[in-house]
Amino acid sequence: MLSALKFSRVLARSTGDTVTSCLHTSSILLSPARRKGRRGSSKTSAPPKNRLAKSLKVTGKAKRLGTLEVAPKSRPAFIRDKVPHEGKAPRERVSSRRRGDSETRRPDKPITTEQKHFAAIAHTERAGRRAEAARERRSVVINPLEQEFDISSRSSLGVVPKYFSSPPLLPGLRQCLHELIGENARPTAIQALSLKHLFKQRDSEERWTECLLASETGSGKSIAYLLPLLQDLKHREVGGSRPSGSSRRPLNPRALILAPTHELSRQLASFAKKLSHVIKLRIMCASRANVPSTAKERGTASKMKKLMSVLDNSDDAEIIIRNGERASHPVDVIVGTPMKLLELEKGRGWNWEQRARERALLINSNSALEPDGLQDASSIDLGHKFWVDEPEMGLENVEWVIVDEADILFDPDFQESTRTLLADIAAARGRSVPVTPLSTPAAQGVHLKSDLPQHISYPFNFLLTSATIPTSLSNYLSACHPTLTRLASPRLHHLPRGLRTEHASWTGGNKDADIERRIRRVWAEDALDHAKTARSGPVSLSKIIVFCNKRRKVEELGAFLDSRGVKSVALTGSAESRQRGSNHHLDGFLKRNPSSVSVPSTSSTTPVASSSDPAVIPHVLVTTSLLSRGLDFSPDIKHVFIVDEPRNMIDFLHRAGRTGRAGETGKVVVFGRSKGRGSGRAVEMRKRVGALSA
Ligand SMILES: Nc1ncnc2c1ncn2[C@@H]1O[C@H](COP(=O)(O)OP(=O)(O)OP(=O)(O)O)[C@@H](O)[C@H]1O
Repeated sequence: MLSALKFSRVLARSTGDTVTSCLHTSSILLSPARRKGRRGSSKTSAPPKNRLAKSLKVTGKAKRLGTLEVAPKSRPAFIRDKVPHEGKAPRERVSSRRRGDSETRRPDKPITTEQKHFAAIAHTERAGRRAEAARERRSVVINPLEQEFDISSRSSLGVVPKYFSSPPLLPGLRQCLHELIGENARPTAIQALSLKHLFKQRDSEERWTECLLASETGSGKSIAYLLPLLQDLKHREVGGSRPSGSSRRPLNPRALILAPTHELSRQLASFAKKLSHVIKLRIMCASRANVPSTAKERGTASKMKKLMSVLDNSDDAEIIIRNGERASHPVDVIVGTPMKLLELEKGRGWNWEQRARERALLINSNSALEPDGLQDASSIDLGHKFWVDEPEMGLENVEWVIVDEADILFDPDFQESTRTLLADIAAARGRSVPVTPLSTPAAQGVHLKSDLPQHISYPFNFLLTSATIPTSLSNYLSACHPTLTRLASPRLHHLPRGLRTEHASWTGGNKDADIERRIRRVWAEDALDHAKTARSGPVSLSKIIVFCNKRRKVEELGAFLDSRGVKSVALTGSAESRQRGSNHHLDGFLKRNPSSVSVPSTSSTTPVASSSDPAVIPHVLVTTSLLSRGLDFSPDIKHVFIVDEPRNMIDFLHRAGRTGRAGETGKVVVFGRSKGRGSGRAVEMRKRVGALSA
């Protein structure tokens, strides 16, 4: 305001006008206290009586250009003689009441009855509006999840088995289970529900099970679906009802497990192997390597062939189909991403030409080569021919399909592949199921009833698992699988009980440095705990997962931490380490089962438990939501940092759920602004997180 006054004065000087035009403004600036004593002083010749007016006093050269007039303070003309402004009582009365000297401070003009009447009406109206707003605020129960989750799916447990012995598990399966989770382990809520509902003997192949298993992160959903699956496969094998489909392809699995990333596929396959090594079922991972399933980097057929043979010979390649070898490979369960499984079924490269055409069409339309957008994808000359490998997997024998992380595999990015694969399995087993493409709203994650295909009935057991049931998934299941059983744990859509949350504020300086400080604080606490418990040996420092939203941020933070002596693994979707198709880059972070813990070795590059120098051995994993799904991290990981606000609370639950698993404790640190711009978002986030912890 002061600058406005100065500006007016400058303007007055330059134009030779008076500065009267700005004086009403100056009157607004003056506080009631300063107005005191000047009431009624309307003489234009009177000297200015306040600092502001003094500063406006015309002196020297300016004096010749204009005069200074200080507006009367007691009666600013623009409000006083009119009907009071909506809801405001006459000013004089309010201010004199505030001063407590209503006797001495009478308004210059008495307030008319009409003014009082309007003021009273306005006051009543305003009070009514305020009360209404307060009522509304009270009635809106903050449910941060209602937009994203279908919370109606939660169900009470009822009477469920308390031990893994009822119904009886195969002795070999029970033995492996004990090896993995201990002899005294009891079923978690979702496992108890699985024991109750999924162990029923199948009387006929026409009655396939359709079920959704939903429970909070780290609550043992893998065991909940693996036990009924493995037990049924073994029973049928022993009972002689193992299917013998007509496929002459090398791989004829009886069950498929679908997962969204190759890291999760590998972990699940490895876990399933450990659970079935006594009952001798053959489990494979289809995640040969994370080579993009696009034609972008592909060249000629020979180049692709070479690439495949390199991958096939890598240590981790679990499906080994060397050049020319097409022998049958006995397998019971194959685990993989829908894209990899489709490649096995249809042949590697089956959709590369189509994708290349779509890409070319997009580029053409962006560069306005075809402004009317009528170009036909099939007419585009791609410049070279595409090569499609022989199909490797037959689907006739598939009796079980598990869709792990179902919410993501039925979301817009994955659903086309997922539904195509499911339809192909159904077709191979003699039932045609249309894969209706979903239109635009579904592509945004909202399935409209009209978009959804009719009731689908697959000719195999169909299990879905998820830690979250978004409304889009719930709508899809209601429309297409109305008879599907939904089993949900009571704590679905909540953070695990052992998980504490903390909100950390940015200092306003370098955010990377803030994160580093926080990491060091965690380690300082570890050292303190170590000292308190008077343990001998080196301090065991916590491992920490840091979630960011963008690839660039991951790389930048990883580089910063490395430069500060905090060795980290920075992992994004396109990271080179992922291309190798193994999980070695995550060794030291992923859960290791007792049998697989490596012996410390000086020559090994693999992190070992005994080493705790964070400048040498990565103790920090920086990544995006890519690794927030399903991976079972080591119980050493007690801290998750959420650096960027997640896309939604579903994302938050999955990120946070990488710690505090299987009843362990853990802490999630959510970074945000506590002051200034952006602090409102942090407050909102805090409320939402609070609701998840309830
Ligand atoms: N009944 C049990 N008792 C003790 N530990 C268990 C039990 N069931 C599973 N676990 C352990 O809990 C951990 C988490 O299991 P799992 O990965 O299956 O969880 P999840 O529910 O699938 O998690 P997410 O939603 O993140 O995928 C595993 O290490 C597993 O060995």
